[in-house]
Amino acid sequence: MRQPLVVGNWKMNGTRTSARDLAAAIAGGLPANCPVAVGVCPSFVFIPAVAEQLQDTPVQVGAQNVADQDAGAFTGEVSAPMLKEFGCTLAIVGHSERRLIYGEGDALVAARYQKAIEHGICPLLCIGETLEQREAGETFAVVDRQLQAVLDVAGIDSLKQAVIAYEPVWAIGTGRTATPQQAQEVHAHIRRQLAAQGEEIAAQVRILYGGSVNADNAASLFAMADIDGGLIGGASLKADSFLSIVKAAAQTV
Ligand SMILES: O=C[C@H](O)COP(=O)(O)O
Repeated sequence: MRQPLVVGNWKMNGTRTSARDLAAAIAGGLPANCPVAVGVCPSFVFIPAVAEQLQDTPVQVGAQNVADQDAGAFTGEVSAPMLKEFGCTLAIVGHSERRLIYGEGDALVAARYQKAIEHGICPLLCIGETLEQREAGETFAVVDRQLQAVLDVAGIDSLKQAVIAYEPVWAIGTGRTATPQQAQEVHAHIRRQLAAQGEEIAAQVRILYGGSVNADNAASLFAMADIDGGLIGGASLKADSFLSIVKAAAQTV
């Protein structure tokens, strides 16, 4: 049984005060004994305030990226040891906005993932195809390549400490969600590919869906056999909608 996980990716939004308030509202609104694991990923600079707010709550704090190095002359980067010092237990790696806007390739994503693993931070590895790639029938080939690039570096066993997030680029921030069937088809494919390398790991790794998940469509997505929760962008910026999504995940348990 895989425990559902719902993570809010706040992207480059908010202020120190609004981030702290949102964290408090989420923690305060979770049902008692919530069966869903919950995390939030604020901007780096808000991590200390959010982590402080979430102390003694079950809500995990994550970063939106992590450096591929531990320390040194790497301007603009934040390392896994630094994140750990501020209580981060999660880090998104390979988000499509990093890949497409900032040119992060598979090798860099794999190195970032590897550093998170080395330091006991759970990487949320994002993979997913663009609209052009989907229309060219390349969806499976793209996610296979993105995933294998990481496994070649970190090994299949690293998935015991990691989470995969399938995020079709065409569904991110567009309001155009993948149908539950479209998402399930890719999630099942990912799990099948992993099973060829390690059946037990494939069965236990969580695969989240991300891309325009909201309070209205979450339940039908989370009802699919291989969707184990969500990585939520826009709808994670309002406590009510994020909590409704967490509730939808709880109903699958
Ligand atoms: O990391 C989250 C994804 O990019 C999804 O964003 P979205 O829910 O705003 O489409």
